Order: sequence, then C-alpha cells, then structure tokens
Amino acid sequence: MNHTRLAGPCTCPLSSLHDTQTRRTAPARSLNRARALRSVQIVDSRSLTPCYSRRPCPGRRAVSVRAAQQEKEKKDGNPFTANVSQLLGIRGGSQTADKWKIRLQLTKPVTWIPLIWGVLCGAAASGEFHWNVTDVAKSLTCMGLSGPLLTGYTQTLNDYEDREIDAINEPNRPIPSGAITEDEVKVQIAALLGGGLALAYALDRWAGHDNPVILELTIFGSFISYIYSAPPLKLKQTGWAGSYALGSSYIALPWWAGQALFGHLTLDVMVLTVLYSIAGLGIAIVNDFKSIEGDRELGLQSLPVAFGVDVAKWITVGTIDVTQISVAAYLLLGLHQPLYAGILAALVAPQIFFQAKYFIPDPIKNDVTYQARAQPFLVFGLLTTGLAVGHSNMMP
Ligand SMILES: C/C(=C\COP(=O)(O)OP(=O)(O)O)CCC[C@H](C)CCC[C@H](C)CCCC(C)C
Repeated sequence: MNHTRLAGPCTCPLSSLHDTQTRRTAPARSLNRARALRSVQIVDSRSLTPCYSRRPCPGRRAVSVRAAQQEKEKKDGNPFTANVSQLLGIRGGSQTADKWKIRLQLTKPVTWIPLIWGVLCGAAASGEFHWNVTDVAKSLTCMGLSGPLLTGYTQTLNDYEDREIDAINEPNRPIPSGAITEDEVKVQIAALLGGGLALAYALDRWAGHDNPVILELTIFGSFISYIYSAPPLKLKQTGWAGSYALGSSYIALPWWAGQALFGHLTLDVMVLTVLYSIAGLGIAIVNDFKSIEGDRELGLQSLPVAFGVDVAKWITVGTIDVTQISVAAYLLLGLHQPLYAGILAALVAPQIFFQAKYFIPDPIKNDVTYQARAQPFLVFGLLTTGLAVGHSNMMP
C-alpha cells in the first residue's frame, strides 16, 4: 500500500497532544485517526511527529526533543550513513524499495548485539569453550539463533503489533509506510520463529543434550517476546514489568543458551544472571525519562512517572550500581576470584563517573549521552562475570 503524501498542518494526528485542553483523550483519538489515515491514505510526514520511545505515544517534551533530533538527522544526513542506518534498523535511515533490505530493516540488526554478546558470556561461563573450529562454529551458530533469528523475530513481531500506532508516530517505518505488506510480514515472523526453533533443536542435537534445553529456552524466549508486544498482555505498556522482561531476557536468556551449549546450566548461575538483570532493568528505565508526559497521559506507571524524576534517577543508578557491586562481591567472596572481582569493580567506577557527570544532573536531556558512554563498561562487566564463573568452573 502506497500512501499519497499531502502537505498541510491539519492532518497532524498528534496535534491533540499539543492542545492542553484535549490531551487526556489524545491517545484514543490518535488511534482512531491512525485508522482513518490508513483508510484515506493521507499522511503528511512533516506534520506527523515521530516517536522513538518504547512507549506508544510521547508527551510534548519528548515530541519536541525527537522532532529536533529528526531535523538534525535530515540536515546532517549523508546518503551512505542513511543507507547503513536503513539496513541496521536505526531511525533516520533512507527509504528503499528493495524487499530484502526492508526485511532486514524489520529485524533491526543493531539490536542483535546484546544477545550475541550474551551467548559469548555464557560460553565463557561454561568453562568448557575451547578455541577450536567446532566450538567456534557452535558458538557462531548459537549467535545466529539469538541475533538474526530470535531477535529478528521479536523485532518484526513488535513492529507488526505496533503498526497502527506507528502510523502516527513513525509513519516511515516499513509497515505503516506500505513498503511491505502485512501478509509478507506475517510470513517473515513465521519463518524467523520456525527457523529459530529448528536451529535450537539442531544445536541441542549437536551438543548431545538428552534434554533439549536450548529449544526450551527458545520457546520460552519466543513466548516472552509475544506477551511483550502483543495483546492481551502487551507487557511493554505496563512499565516495570515490561522493562524487566526486556532487561532480563536480553541479559539472561542468551547467556543461558551459550552456557548450556558448552557446559551445564546451574541454578547459581541462573540466579546470578537473573539478579544481574536488575542492572538491565536500570538501563531500560533510563529510556523512560524522555517519555514521562506521554506515559503519564496513558496511565503507564514507569518509574519516573511513579516516583518523579528526582527519586527515580537515584533508584535507576542504584539498581545499576548496587547490582554490579553485589556481583563483584559475589565473585570475590563466593567464587574466590579476586582478579575478576577487581576488574568488575574497576568497570563500575567509570559508570558512576558518567552518572555523576551526565545522568544525575539532567536525566531527561542526557539519557542518550549517558548510555553511550557508560554501557560499554557494563557489557564488559558482564563478560568479566562470565569469565569469572568459567574460571571457577574449571577449578577442581
Ligand atoms: C521488541 C523489543 C524491543 C522493542 O521495544 P519497543 O517497541 O518499545 O521499541 P520500538 O518502538 O523502538 O520498536 C525487544 C523485546 C525483547 C523480548 C521481551 C524478549 C527477547 C527474547 C530473546 C529474543 C530470546 C533469546 C533466546 C535465546 C537466545 C535462546
């Protein structure tokens, strides 16, 4: 379906959000307008203000921040960057008619990275990964499972379930823009899920598992993906539960898959990674600061809405720091790995520095800057933890 693009300020479905008197009913009205837009096929990309939040519809501050960002992206845009952004599923990417590029864009390759990293951490934690062709091939296959197939499935499903609200907030996305049909998207979802289940079973066979643990993890992860994006639960709209589902799935599930592939999944490691996911929850909450007004309008109890910015920012850094410091203490006292405990503690220090410099002074303005600077230290902390667990597993 191709949208006819007409100019004109009156077609702005979010104009109600800019009108203080009518803001309470804005989400419902916006949704109806999305349906209307789809039927009359009139979309004005200049007047539709895009939303990049995990939430369905932003408040005015988020709207203006994102609109300004998009303007900047347009000005700064060079064709190469725009093409790469399109392929990686990053906002501001160019439009294309190539179906395979669109299919790749739907899977948002940029979001595969944490899940691929998680497999690496799990393999390290098993203590049984060896640098030979077979083990490298096994781990690459498992990364293919967690990244392109399962994250691709979860992202495509998420875009499909959000297609109506994206028609308002992000009309240039492949589904609302009509670049790909809904039937084609359904086929992609089924293919990625089916391919993921088949590959998970093949990995279990390859690893010689009596109990198909990787297949079980895949079924569980696919189920969480479904209830995160699709009604009736649609966890992404529930604030805390959605943030924790996202944070924990991204940290724990690929780790478990990588560890089960080479060694054994033990209860203590499962507990450790689930606790580590509290830091993942903190990371997910950082993204909630920019959408406070929209969340409040929709009744979403994100942490900044529930506690206010000042309390929420301290809770956020508390969850991130206390979790990692507790894990460092466990590496030292529980696993007797002083070197790894020291490295992990050293990796927490720059995160605290960036919190003090960027996040605490203005979490709404500096959320992206903080994430970009601090997150690499957090992910290397995860790998450090995996190596510590692996080292202690190797000890007699
Ligand atoms: C769809 C996800 C995030 C997008 O959220 P949102 O809609 O708010 O953002 P956009 O508006 O920008 O699109 C991620 C959801 C993750 C999900 C809860 C769980 C993922 C599970 C793993 C893929 C399972 C891996 C299992 C394995 C390695 C055995």
